[in-house]
Amino acid sequence: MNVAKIRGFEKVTTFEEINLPKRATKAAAGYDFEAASDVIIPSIWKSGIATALKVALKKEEIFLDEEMIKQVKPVLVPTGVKAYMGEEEFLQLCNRSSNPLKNFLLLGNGVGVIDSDYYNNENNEGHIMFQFLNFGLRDVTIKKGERVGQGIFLPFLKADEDSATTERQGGFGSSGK
Ligand SMILES: O=c1ccn([C@H]2C[C@H](O)[C@@H](COP(=O)(O)OP(=O)(O)OP(=O)(O)O)O2)c(=O)[nH]1
Ligand SMILES: [Mg+2]
Repeated sequence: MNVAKIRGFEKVTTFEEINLPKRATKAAAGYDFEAASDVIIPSIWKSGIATALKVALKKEEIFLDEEMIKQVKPVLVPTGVKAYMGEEEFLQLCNRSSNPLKNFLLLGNGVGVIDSDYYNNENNEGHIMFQFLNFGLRDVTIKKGERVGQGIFLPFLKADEDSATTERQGGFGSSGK
């Protein structure tokens, strides 16, 4: 008998051998996501910005080129997972509590918001990724299969005056500037 699918996780078709997120304990709010591949998160202090700041502190002239500035962008860690949910629900991506303490890893956007219309979007199938900044002094390597973060299904409320009717056209940043 087909049970109606209300919310859950599926593997993104272009990935193999992905463990779908699961809760670590019966009372856990978050579904733990694993990295779908090995990813190196470079230390932000190795970036051109840090060099520029060091030089600037010596009161020498420094020109911040685009390459230097780009190096401080968060690194996307793929999960190979997509999530489906109700139209008035979202999946909130949160860091693992141990990441800042043990790995110096912060989510670049603080908290990720996975909208229900991200699922199976034509741009990336709704592939969920965690964006990490490494504020430690050494690069951090996340290994495939390592738990990187968690997702919590939540309802969201709408305001009385709400005229949002635009259909999503893609993934990250697709809602424009
Ligand atoms: O940490 C994140 C944040 C978002 N997303 C995915 C799910 C989300 O539905 C989609 C779009 O994210 P967001 O809504 O933040 O982007 P946007 O609204 O299209 O752009 P912006 O928020 O920058 O206006 O990207 C992730 O996979 N990881
Ligand atoms: Mg958005």
